Amino acid sequence: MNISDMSSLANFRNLATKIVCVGRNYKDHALELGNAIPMKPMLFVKTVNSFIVEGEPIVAPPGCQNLHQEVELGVVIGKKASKISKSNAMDYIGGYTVALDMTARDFQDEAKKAGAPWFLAKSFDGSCPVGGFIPSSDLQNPHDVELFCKINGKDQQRCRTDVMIFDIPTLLEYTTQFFTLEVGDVVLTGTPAGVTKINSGDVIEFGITGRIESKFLVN
Ligand SMILES: CC(=O)CC(=O)C(=O)O
Ligand SMILES: [Mg+2]
Repeated sequence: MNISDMSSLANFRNLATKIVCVGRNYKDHALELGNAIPMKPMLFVKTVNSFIVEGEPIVAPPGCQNLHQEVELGVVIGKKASKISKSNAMDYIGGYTVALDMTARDFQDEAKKAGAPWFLAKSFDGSCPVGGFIPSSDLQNPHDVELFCKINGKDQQRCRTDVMIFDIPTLLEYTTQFFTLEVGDVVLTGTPAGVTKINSGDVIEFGITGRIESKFLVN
């Protein structure tokens, strides 16, 4: 299977080997949680079991009391990428999506205090609800779109992607110096401000304004 089979989200999910996430890539979000602005991209990873699609519920991990949503632009890799450079990084992109980096904020706070990894806070099963797919040929400039996230019909996050701290070529160059990105892998590019506590029964709608939108229910 290759990138041309990705028009269906089910195929796209089957292709992914990992979801690479960038943290603190929007200044306003770093500040809202009292975090420092990073000098270089900050990376973590979600397993493929975190990937869910519309129709599957969002479920908090056991013991979590403070589940947050983080809407993020996702870059879907279309060509195996290892040690690539900024100058041609965009050639490795098959398309774009929008996803929620669901975060057990209480688990993350505990891990931060202990200097421990964020894995449980970020990569529990179903922690990455993924929306539609836009082929790269249909989106000329991913740095010029608006992300949105509504909770129970009310705007919670809304931000243009041109204010990312590290742009997409920089993120792909940096990431692939350390590990290979495979076809179908998703790179989530960080969330803007507006993360908040999600409750059972909430309806979360998110997407790229005028392009893709999806709806997930919280169990
Ligand atoms: C504090 C975080 O959880 C970082 C993160 O995921 C982000 O998108 O920023
Ligand atoms: Mg995030």
